[in-house]
Amino acid sequence: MTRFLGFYIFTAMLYVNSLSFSYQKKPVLTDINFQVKDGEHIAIVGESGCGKSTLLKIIYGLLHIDEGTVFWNDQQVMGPNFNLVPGEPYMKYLSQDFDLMPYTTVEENVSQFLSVFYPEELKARTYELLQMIDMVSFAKVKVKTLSGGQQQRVALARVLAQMPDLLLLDEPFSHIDNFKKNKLRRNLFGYLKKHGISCITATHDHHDILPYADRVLVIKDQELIADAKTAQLYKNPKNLYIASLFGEANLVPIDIVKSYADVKRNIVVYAHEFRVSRKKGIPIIVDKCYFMGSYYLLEGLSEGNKIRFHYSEAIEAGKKVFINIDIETINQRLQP
Ligand SMILES: Nc1ncnc2c1ncn2[C@@H]1O[C@H](COP(=O)(O)OP(=O)(O)OP(=O)(O)O)[C@@H](O)[C@H]1O
Repeated sequence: MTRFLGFYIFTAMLYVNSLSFSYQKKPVLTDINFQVKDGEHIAIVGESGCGKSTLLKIIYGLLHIDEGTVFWNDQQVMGPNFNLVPGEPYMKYLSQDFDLMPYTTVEENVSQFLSVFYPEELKARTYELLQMIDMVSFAKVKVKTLSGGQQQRVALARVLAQMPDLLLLDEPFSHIDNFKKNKLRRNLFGYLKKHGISCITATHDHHDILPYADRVLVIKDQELIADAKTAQLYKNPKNLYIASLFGEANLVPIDIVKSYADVKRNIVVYAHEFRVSRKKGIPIIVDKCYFMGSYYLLEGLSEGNKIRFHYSEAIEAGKKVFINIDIETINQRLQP
C-alpha cells in the first residue's frame, strides 16, 4: 500500500490466498499465500516436482483449485470449470511447450499479436521484439525449421507482443544454450522492467534469480517455506534446502569451530564462504578436488562431517588443510 495525495492506494495486484491443490488424492500445494505488486519480478523456486508449474497454471486459470482464491486486483481468476477458454487476457503464460504457428515465419508469429494499426509501427514493434530475442536475421524463416531453443525465443517474443500486465514464465531458458542465455536474460528482464510488466518465473537456475528477481518464493513439501527479498534470502538462508538453490552449500555443526565448542547448532555455510589456511582453523582432510574454471571445488572430511569448499588452487587428495568461517557469517547464521 502506498500513500498518494493523502490517499492510500493498494498497489498489490495479484493476490493468492490460502490456495491448496491436488491432482489426485495427494496434495501438491497446501495453504499458499502471497501477493505480487505492480512491476515486481518474483522467482518461484524449489526442487523438481515441488509444484512450481502447477502454481503458474493455477494462477493462469488452467487448473481448478480445491481451496483458496486467486485475485487480479478485485477480479477473481476462475478456473477451467468456469471458463470455456482458459486463461485471462491481462496475463500470459509461457509454458514449457511453446504455442507457435509452425508453417509461418518468425516475423508473422510475433506480429500476429501486436495490436498496432499503422504498418510502420507494426514493423518497428516487431523489430524491437526480434532484437530482444536476438533473432532479427531469422525474421523470414519458417518456425518449423528452427531449433528448440530458437522456438523458445520466438514463443517468448510472441507472448510479449500481447503486452500482458503479468507474465508467467515456466523455465523460460530451458532450451537455450549458454551462449545466448545470459544475453537473453538481460534483454528479457530489462524489457519487462522498462515496460512495467510484472513477472513470475518458475526456475531451478539461480542465474535467473539473483540478478533479476525482486523477491523469491521457495516451495518445499507442498508449502511456501520462504517469501523474501532476493538478497536477504541469499545472505541469510534459513536452511540447507534454501541455500542449495543458490549454489553449493553445507550444514556445519558449529561446535567444530573452537570458539563455539559449547554451541550445539548447525549453520548453513556456502562453499565460497570458507577461507583456506595452511596453518590454523578447522582441520580437514581433502578427499576430492574438481576444477571449476575460476576456482577449485574441494570436498573433505572434518570430524566425520563432509564439507565442500572453494579454493583458488588445486589441493591433492589426502592433504590436510584448515578452513575458516568469518565470525560475522557465523553470528548472522546463528540468529533465530
Ligand atoms: N497432470 C498431472 N496429473 C497428475 N499429477 C501431476 C500432473 N502434473 C504434475 N503432476 C505432479 O504434481 C507434482 C508437481 O508437479 P509440477 O510439474 O508442478 O512440479 P515442478 O516443480 O514444476 O517440477 P519441475 O521443476 O520438474 O518442472 C509432481 O509430483 C508431478 O508428478
